Amino acid sequence: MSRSERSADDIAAASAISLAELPLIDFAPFLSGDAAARRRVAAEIAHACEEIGFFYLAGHGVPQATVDGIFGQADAFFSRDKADRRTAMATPDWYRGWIPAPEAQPLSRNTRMFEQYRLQHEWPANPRDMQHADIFDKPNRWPDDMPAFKQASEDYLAAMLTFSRELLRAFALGLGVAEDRFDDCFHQPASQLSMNYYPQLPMDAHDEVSNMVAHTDEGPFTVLAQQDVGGLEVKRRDGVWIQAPPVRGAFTINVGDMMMWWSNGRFLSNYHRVRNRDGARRFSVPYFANPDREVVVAPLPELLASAEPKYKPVRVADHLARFYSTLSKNPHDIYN
Ligand SMILES: O=C(O)CCC(=O)C(=O)O
Ligand SMILES: [Fe+2]
Repeated sequence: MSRSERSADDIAAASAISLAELPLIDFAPFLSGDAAARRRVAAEIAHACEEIGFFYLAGHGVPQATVDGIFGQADAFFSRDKADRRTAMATPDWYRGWIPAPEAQPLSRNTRMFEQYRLQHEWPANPRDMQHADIFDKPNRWPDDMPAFKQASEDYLAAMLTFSRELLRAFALGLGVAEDRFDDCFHQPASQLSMNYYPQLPMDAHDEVSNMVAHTDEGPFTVLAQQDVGGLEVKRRDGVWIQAPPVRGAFTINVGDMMMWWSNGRFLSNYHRVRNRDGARRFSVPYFANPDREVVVAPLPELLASAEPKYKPVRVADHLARFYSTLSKNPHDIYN
């Protein structure tokens, strides 16, 4: 799994952002424009996916109130006493809810200094994949006495479902395949939502210490909402780390492993990490878009006219189950 692959230059300091490197793209013309406008936006997205695998997206149509709503609830949940957070703790056989950080750990390049609250879409049981029912068919877990938390999470999940299906069409157009090429892969997507909470790194922590170590994401793409505290860093192709701070009103979007496989390597699933040195608590909300769990992801045949496939076919359920079983056996080591 790519989360465990690290190289020595992961610890180099990150330099400041340049929008030329992480472009800010306006999605509004894709949502409401004609075919030419849609192609133009898709081409901008494809360019960013080839160069660095990350971009900012404004004009995405998700109301700011929906984003603010989930951040408000994340703040409320992670501000609760540990005993209250613990009532919603994820367990290996029901892997939804709160995932704590390790209690005590030395500050090193393997430090994991963040907490999560993990949720999924709730779909009817999938008869084509009973094998993984435990992982995918359980309901979400909710904290006691926080009805607004459930409401804000469900609103956000619904908004992400609609938005991610649109974005998928832009990826398809950008790849030069039919715009609806992926539609059939996202009927009951095995996507995951996480609320992440990152305490500040101690001021005296060595440069090599991060909250979340360098990794790539497993699915096709991730839609990340950042609030106002930065800390996300992205690795450029030349190995230099650059900062990807929050841009108000825009999502930070990145290509994950499965989109890299579909595109036969044209789109880059890139390394990123989190280091919160901003002097404040940090919250982020990544939505990991995943296909239906019985989908087999392989380089698209349309893209192989004159190229050999660089990746083997992988079944979504098997790939995610491998990842989640590592998580649930060893929840403290998620990103190590
Ligand atoms: O919090 C962030 O900025 C990034 C989170 C992330 O990379 C992840 O959860 O996989
Ligand atoms: Fe990530």
